[in-house]
Amino acid sequence: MRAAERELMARLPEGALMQRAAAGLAAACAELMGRVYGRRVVLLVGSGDNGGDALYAGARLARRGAGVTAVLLSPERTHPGGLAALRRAGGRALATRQKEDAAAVERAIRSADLVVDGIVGIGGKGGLRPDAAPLAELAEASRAAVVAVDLPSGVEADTGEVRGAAIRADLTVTFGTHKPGLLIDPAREYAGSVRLVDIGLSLPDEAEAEALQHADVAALLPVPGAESDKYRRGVVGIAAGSSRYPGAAVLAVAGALRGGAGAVRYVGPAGDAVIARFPETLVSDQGPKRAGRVQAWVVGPGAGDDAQSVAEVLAQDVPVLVDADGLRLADRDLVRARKAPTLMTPHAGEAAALLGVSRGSVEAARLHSVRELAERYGATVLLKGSTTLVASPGGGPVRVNATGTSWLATAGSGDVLSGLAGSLLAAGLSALDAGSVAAYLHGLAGRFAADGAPMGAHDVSESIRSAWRDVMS
Ligand SMILES: NC(=O)C1=CN([C@@H]2O[C@H](COP(=O)(O)OP(=O)(O)OC[C@H]3O[C@@H](n4cnc5c(N)ncnc54)[C@H](OP(=O)(O)O)[C@@H]3O)[C@@H](O)[C@H]2O)[C@@H](O)CC1
Ligand SMILES: Nc1ncnc2c1ncn2[C@@H]1O[C@H](COP(=O)(O)OP(=O)(O)O)[C@@H](O)[C@H]1O
Ligand SMILES: [K+]
Repeated sequence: MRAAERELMARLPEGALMQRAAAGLAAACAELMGRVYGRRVVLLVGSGDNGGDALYAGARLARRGAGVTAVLLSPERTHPGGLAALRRAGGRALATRQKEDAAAVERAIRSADLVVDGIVGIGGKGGLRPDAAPLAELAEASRAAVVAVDLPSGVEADTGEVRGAAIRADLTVTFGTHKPGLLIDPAREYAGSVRLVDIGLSLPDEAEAEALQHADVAALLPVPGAESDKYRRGVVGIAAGSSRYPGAAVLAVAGALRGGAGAVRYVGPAGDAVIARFPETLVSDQGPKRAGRVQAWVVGPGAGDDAQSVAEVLAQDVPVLVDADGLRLADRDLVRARKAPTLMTPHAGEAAALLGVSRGSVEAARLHSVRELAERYGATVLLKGSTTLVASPGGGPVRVNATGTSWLATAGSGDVLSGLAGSLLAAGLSALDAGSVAAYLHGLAGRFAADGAPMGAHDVSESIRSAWRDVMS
């Protein structure tokens, strides 16, 4: 953002970029309020350009008849042009540090229709400072809608971490491009819905993070052609389930059958349960080594302590997805030494165990954790949870999945995901694409299956086909 802004600012008249930002911000505020005339708007204004954006947008709203009050965190360092514009438009300013203004600030926020958070944007570090934190509390307690400028103040733009107090917004109006903090939890939850305003920046080719959209996924989904047969479409091997957890095998196969491979081969002790539900599965109990040819393996869901199957699968020179119990049983040096791609799919608890840290610290720093795991194992890692991330070893953009729903937090839905992703691997997608496309379809299938009511993991598997059609339509 900084580099792209510098490049564009050098070519534009002074202040032009901020005017574009402010115009987009004011339009979004007006749309949210329905009408502007007579509305009470409070601007929370920090000492940087983020506050400048808020002031210029406030001036635009004041000119259309809104009553606009700016709350200045540091009056002597407020953006001078922005403040002058607001005053010219008839807005007024209060200062948080002035004792005589304190009651007026509280009153203004409590009775506002709209609070605009211009405390801090991409220039912020750490949670809100002690002078700013009480404003976040007041805004949250007020019945006003809260619009964050560029980012909810107090969240980390680059990582999605939240290290202290932060603004909770209903809408975030962001400029130029999405920042990782708007896509990755926990910060994402503070942003509300996000609207992107184009201010004409040319962005670098490679992003820190990318979120696939329908068209991207449609271009990656494997579709059989006239020359296809079941072997050319890919055979996926599923080494999962145990006498204790036969259901994990059934669910992984359920996901795999809807993932685009031409055949699903099941290896393990739950063959009878699998065949009873899915007669099209090729079943064997001879172990992965003697299973016959497959183009990709899934190992681990419900596998208990079957370390031998994990080792046999990892020894094969085809793409391998390691999930659940398999993650605990996989030898790190063996994974690192593999030449074919490895895709690991831990949830936060499993990732924490592999990294030797607490679950909470993985959830607080998802981006860091997924990159760290990918580095340590030399593998592609898909970190599941409220925000699913997929990172490649050796860096590059991290894929962020935006389709999920918390209804997916149901036992066995991870097994469906691993089967689905394994099937896409067998069909020839790279580990990064297979993981992120599977997460995308799985999230969408979860939404379709739940449709606002609780569901089981098998419901998710049955909705994968609707998700696929939705992406292709
Ligand atoms: N450049 C452009 O052309 C365009 C830029 N645009 C806009 O500018 C924004 C970036 O502006 P920026 O660089 O001025 O930084 P900004 O986010 O306002 O923060 C700096 C201030 O925050 C303070 N502060 C820091 N941490 C804090 C905390 N935890 N809690 C409280 N305060 C904290 C820090 O204080 P200091 O450390 O100096 O005491 C400093 O005063 C960007 O997000 C976008 O909105 C758009 O208009 C498009 C065109
Ligand atoms: N709060 C949430 N929001 C969105 N998706 C979630 C949430 N919690 C879990 N999920 C998704 O649900 C699935 C659960 O997988 P997992 O934890 O492996 O469960 P299981 O081992 O029971 O199959 C993952 O795809 C994960 O991303
Ligand atoms: K902000």
